Amino acid sequence: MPPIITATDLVKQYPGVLAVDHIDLAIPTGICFGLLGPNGAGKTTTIEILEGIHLPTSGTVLYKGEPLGARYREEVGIQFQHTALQEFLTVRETLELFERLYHRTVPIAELIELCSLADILDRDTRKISGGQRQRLLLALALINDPELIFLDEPTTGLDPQARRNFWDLVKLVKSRNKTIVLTTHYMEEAYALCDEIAIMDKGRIVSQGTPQHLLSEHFGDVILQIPDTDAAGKLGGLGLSAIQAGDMHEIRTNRLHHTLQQLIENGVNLDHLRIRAWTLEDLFINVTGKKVSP
Ligand SMILES: Nc1ncnc2c1ncn2[C@@H]1O[C@H](COP(=O)(O)OP(=O)(O)OP(=O)(O)O)[C@@H](O)[C@H]1O
Repeated sequence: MPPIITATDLVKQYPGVLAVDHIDLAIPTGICFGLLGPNGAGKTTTIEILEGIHLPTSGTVLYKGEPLGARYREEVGIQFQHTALQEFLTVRETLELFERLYHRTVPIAELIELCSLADILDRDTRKISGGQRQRLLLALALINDPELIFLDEPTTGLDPQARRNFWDLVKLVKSRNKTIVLTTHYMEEAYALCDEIAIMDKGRIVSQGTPQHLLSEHFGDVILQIPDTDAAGKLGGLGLSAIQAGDMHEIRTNRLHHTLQQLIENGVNLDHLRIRAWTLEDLFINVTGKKVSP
């Protein structure tokens, strides 16, 4: 698929801060692309340049091969992190207000169904829950039937159930052949939704690819977890790469068969053995040296 949006040699210099440091991106049509990174990495600045809200200091952004212009504004949808909803309006009135901003729109009834808003249509937007608010904000971002949708930390502050419901909604939107660009602090969310991710740190992209590819590229081994009591002092002297993590011993190995044999021969109880897969959170820490912030 050709890229729907490309950024070439993008730079954003603020006084004393190089927020975006010569980055290149080409986001293929129809995928969900995740931009991840620690606080201050430059994600919001990059996204806002791609959205056409800010101009870069240098570099170019092209949408379907053309500079961002009137066509882009008609074809892009943005779910802002902190959209100020007009006070004293109901959910229905808010949808109608946004509908009037575009030439081409999706029938509101379709968005109400897609985003499960039917039960709260007549409610004041100040009196809806966090999950309902995010669904409304997504409906507003979809009102012009955009081809490219930006979601900036769409599930921050939602409880786990509301977050999962929102993921289902994003998958539904994606299945309609839309391209989604997402920022998130939740690695689980990136793994669940993104076909491709880029991890930013200090204004640069430090890792990019499909989650699966990045995990196998960075981690060729697996982690065995054995409860402390089951290992009971038998691991020392085996020459294994073992660390104590809470009440577990974690052993990294790329020779699983051999390591298991070694443990059995040395009388380690494997009844409660678990094999832990590497996660995007491990990758994030590995490439940025920082913990994922909540
Ligand atoms: N308008 C501005 N003026 C000056 N510096 C800015 C401005 N906006 C952002 N910065 C700085 O640019 C750097 C990147 O900020 P940005 O908000 O893009 O990071 P981020 O990755 O989105 O962080 P977070 O996850 O905390 O939202 C930071 O050092 C920030 O302080």
